[in-house]
Amino acid sequence: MAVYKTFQPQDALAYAVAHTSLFEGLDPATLSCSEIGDGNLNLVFKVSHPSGTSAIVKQALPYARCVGESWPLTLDRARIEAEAMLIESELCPALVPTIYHYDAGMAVTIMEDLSDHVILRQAMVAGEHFPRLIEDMARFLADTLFFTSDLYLDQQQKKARVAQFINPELCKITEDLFFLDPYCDHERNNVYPGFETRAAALWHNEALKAEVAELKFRFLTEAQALLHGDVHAGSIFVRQDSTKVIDAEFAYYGPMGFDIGSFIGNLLLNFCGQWGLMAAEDQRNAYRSGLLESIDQLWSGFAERFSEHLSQSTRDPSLNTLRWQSRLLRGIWQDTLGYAGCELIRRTVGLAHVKDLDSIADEQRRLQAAEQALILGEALVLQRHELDNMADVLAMLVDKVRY
Ligand SMILES: Nc1ncnc2c1ncn2[C@@H]1O[C@H](COP(=O)(O)OP(=O)(O)O)[C@@H](O)[C@H]1O
Ligand SMILES: CSC[C@H]1O[C@H](OP(=O)(O)O)[C@H](O)[C@@H]1O
Repeated sequence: MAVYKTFQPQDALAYAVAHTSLFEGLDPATLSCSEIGDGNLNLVFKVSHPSGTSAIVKQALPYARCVGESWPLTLDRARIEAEAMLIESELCPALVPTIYHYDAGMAVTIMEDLSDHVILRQAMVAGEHFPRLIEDMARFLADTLFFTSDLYLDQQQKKARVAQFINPELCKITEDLFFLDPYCDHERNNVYPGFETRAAALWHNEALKAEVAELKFRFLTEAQALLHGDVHAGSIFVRQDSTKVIDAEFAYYGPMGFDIGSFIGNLLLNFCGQWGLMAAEDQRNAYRSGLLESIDQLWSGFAERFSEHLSQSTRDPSLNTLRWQSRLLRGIWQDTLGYAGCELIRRTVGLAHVKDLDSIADEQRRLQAAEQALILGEALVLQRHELDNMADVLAMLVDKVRY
């Protein structure tokens, strides 16, 4: 195994030339490389040739990029990310970039360059629509969650997978940022000026904190399936005819509803943000209705496909009972709502914000959009046991949100 060294662009270029056949026959002097990362944790280099041949070299730093060396972080996250993406690409080859090479020692993965796609967050902030996105994400979620669980895997194999994806440091980030910080006066929080009193209300909402404790405990203990672990709008690349899920370094065995809820939470963050992003009211209302339809289709697409897998591919006969399977799906639904609520709350007052809210230029509108995100987040967490179906959720949403 190679000895780790943090790459400069010329190192990433040389590494890509040495470890893939992509640039064979090309004069290395005609290749270029720049660091293009904009995420919170890692370096991302793009190596390219004028002919159009290119690759992405992603390298983990021994610390969190967004904070610096004062926040050390395991390099093992690069192994976890590459191995999780390889499993995802076996299950959903069209929905994950091709991995050309990975090296746990150098904490490097070389993968397909998706520069012909755009990051979903950017596109949604601009109010763009992607016709394939929801069907593709329903498929990605149903297939990765079902086929990595005890419903499908042999019990020895599943336990080996749980061990392979023990990811304590990255899980700790989620445990803190999702379930701890927003509910206390934590120094990591990032609260908009003028929003302090509203944020402080979370710290004293005992009913909410009890429900968040329940969701956190499930995140800590429910090893249901191999989660991607960070399905936010910055982890999805889109094109009109294609969807690709990246950045699986938070992968671990956890509750299925966490991935589904994280994604729905991000659609709802955009829904709230549009209050201040899209000026024309008619256009905004139409776009927001489309987002609600998408959430509806996402859950029904997921539930339909997951149910098909349950009936056709459940291997353990003792798990093959309709009565229990419908209870399982009900539990995933309730978790989905709860984790969607947590995502809305943590992205509004916690450390890691989103452009859907932060980029609203008008301060009053930004605070109003943030308020909507908290109201929806709280309602989803608190009411997740009473909201029986998506019609109930959408009715609650329309009732609570400012149009
Ligand atoms: N396969 C890829 N193709 C093109 N650009 C990529 C690719 N992977 C990452 N990027 C770019 O790098 C950015 C950060 O990548 P990401 O995997 O989210 O890093 P981090 O782990 O630091 O969050 C993305 O927003 C995107 O701009
Ligand atoms: C200090 S990590 C904060 C936040 O960032 C991660 O996302 P990404 O690296 O894709 O930007 C993850 O959502 C973490 O919660």
